[in-house]
Amino acid sequence: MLMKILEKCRKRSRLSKEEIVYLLSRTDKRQTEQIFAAAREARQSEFGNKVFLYGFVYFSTYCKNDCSFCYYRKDNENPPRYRKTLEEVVETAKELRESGIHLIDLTTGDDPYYTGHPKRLAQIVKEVKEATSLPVMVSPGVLDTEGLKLIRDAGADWYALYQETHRKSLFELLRLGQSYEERMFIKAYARDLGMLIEEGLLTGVGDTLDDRAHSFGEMGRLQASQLRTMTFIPQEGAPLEGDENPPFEDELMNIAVMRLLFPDALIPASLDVEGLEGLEKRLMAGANVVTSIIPPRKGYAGVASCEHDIDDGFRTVEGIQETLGRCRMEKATAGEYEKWVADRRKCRKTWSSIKCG
Ligand SMILES: C[S@@+](CC[C@H](N)C(=O)[O-])C[C@H]1O[C@@H](n2cnc3c(N)ncnc32)[C@H](O)[C@@H]1O
Ligand SMILES: C[C@H](CCN)[C@@H](N)C(=O)O
Ligand code: SF4
Repeated sequence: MLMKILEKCRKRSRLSKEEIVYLLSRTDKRQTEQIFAAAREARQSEFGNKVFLYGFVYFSTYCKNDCSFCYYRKDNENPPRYRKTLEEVVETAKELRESGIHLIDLTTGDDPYYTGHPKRLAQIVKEVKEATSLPVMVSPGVLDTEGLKLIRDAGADWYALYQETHRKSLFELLRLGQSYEERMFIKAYARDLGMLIEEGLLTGVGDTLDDRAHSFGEMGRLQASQLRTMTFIPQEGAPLEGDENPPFEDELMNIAVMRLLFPDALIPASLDVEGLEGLEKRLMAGANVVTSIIPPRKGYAGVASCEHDIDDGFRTVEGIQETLGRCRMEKATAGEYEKWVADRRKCRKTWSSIKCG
């Protein structure tokens, strides 16, 4: 059965949800390796051995929400709360550009200082864009339609807003008090404004195989251009604090199956889950973007891993080179990434590959 499904993937034929669930449910090492190898082959056919690198600038850690999985939830007194100045953000973006990254990811908590005053956010986007001439992703939480227009006109190429799950009952246990529909609407609105969308799934939070397969269908229907998945990391001071770390295997399988379903998508290997140690297995599962590259000793935090590997400089372009080499991958040129973004923004083609779910 597995070889039949992988052959269908090779031919870019449609998979049924049952076939997707079958892939996700494989645990036998030989079978999972066959799935990962097929995912690498699909990636190779679209991107060769090139990988894209994203600098991560978490410039405000204030948040008005109380997501049950998040360290930065408003009721948690543990996290460092800071707002970096415009000058600090621009300086950091320039330093990241010098280090060789392809995109600047400007992220905040859902901070009313910005979401309630989107001109402030647009100013940061504009100045980072002018200072670096790089593509910019913005992950500020939910913006209103006027706020989205402002950041798009200021030069934002991407809007990242993760649903975590497309099972509404689970969403309500994760994003407490937040609207499932609003979060989905505003992503589609940003897409129709001409921005690229990153959608994201949390795994290890009670999501079933069927939930994950259902989400892949929703991601395709949303026409998200970057599809991410991260394993839930229990946080000090947040619900589920005492939980064991869920296994990372589900995240790896999500990466591989998303690659098979969407060979031409950008799929992150986030340094934010396990730090540098987790990079190789995520690339070997079919990821092609290394995200959460953070300049050391500047007081910037990660999200799922607030400090891990940051001040040691392991989450830098230089720090990941040896791992890229082991995976026989290499950094794309700036032009290759910019061309990919421009082509996708222009055509925003619905997925050339398998329709699923
Ligand atoms: C992009 S960051 C902050 C942006 C913005 N505040 C928001 O919530 O959209 C938020 C994302 O990080 C991920 N995340 C947060 N806490 C996490 C944790 N403990 N483990 C794994 N992923 C986590 C979730 O996918 C969440 O959507
Ligand atoms: C979750 C963050 C991204 C937000 N757009 C970042 N820590 C990452 O893993 O790439
Ligand atoms: S995930 Fe975002 S919105 Fe939710 S608590 Fe964390 S920072 Fe706030």
